Amino acid sequence: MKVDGKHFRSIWREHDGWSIGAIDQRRLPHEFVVAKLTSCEDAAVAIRDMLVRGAPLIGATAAYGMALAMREDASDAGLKHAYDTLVVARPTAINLKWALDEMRATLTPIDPVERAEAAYARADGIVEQDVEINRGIAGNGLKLIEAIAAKKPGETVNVLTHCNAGWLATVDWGTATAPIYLAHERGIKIHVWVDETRPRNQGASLTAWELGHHGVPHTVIPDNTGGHLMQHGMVDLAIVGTDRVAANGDVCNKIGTYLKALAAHDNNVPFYVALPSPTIDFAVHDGIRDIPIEQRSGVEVTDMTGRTADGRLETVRIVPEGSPVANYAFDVTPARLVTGLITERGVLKPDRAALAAAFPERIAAAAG
Ligand SMILES: CSC[C@@H](O)[C@@H](O)C(=O)COP(=O)(O)O
Repeated sequence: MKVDGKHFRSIWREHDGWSIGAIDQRRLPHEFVVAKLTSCEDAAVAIRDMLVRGAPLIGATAAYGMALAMREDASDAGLKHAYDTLVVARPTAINLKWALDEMRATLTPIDPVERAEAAYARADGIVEQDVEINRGIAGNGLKLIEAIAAKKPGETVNVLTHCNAGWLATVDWGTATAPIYLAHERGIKIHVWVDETRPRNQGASLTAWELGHHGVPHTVIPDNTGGHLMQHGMVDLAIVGTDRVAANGDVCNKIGTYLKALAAHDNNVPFYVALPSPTIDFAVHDGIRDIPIEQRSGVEVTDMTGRTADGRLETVRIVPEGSPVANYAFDVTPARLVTGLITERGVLKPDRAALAAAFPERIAAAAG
């Protein structure tokens, strides 16, 4: 997508052909800074410290992390070490393990002297596949937006989204934002309610930044506002991303998604989840019981960083010293609250049968 007229993806191979460039998302929206990753350890730290974040981008970064590792040590032990280092970088987004499994399956059978080149080729493939998948999601989600637009000619379609499932969270286009960008490009009048998404504020700092740079009308709202808007007919549909979808259609996404789904259900607002197929975990049969929920540092809750009027970045504490805090980073929305899953192969019912019918090759791989 474009930033100040220049085309950017969230991650790329640098001109030297081997090091990896990525946008440092911790600095947005205040500064646009590009980071260079030159080792497997750099990639692991970038994922762990959320320089990169968002399920598909975490997977893409891990894939390049494996490629960087193969330059250093392409032995079987080096391969295992790289896998083990990267797979624990963050616990909830299954795209991380998916990408690493893909890389390992490609690299294990080949001679170590060929592994570095093969690793870059496979990582490039994962990156390009993500962009293709998101184009598919864009087209399938567009039909939903068009159907709503057709029912209210001349009026604006209002979409609510949570967290950042935009191009910054993927390689390009985004998942939840892909249909929104396409609708905007096609001239459909669209407006996005952007949940701020405490505690890290990925909505306020990243989604708003993206939509603003792309010229998509949007309004940032405190996380507690969505229910009120839905009661007053101000939301036509919700589209969110996800970090892992269980085989039964349960959806794990940024903390607060579940509450939005409940409010949407109570107000008959369609609640869609946009996902690339690597986000489906066919090995997990009950999302609420079995998806591991990351717990992050309490500092994200107690402290807030922003730019002062005179341009300085300042961090302030907003919680009394000594008050305990809890910081669950994700929650699980039960499938019964999800209207549909927008995938690259169509909009699916959130259940085992529909997922299995659409992605039979993934079922076969999960079985063994
Ligand atoms: C297309 S990204 C989908 C999800 O990864 C996104 O909605 C989300 O919850 C991101 O969480 P984050 O903790 O910022 O990595």
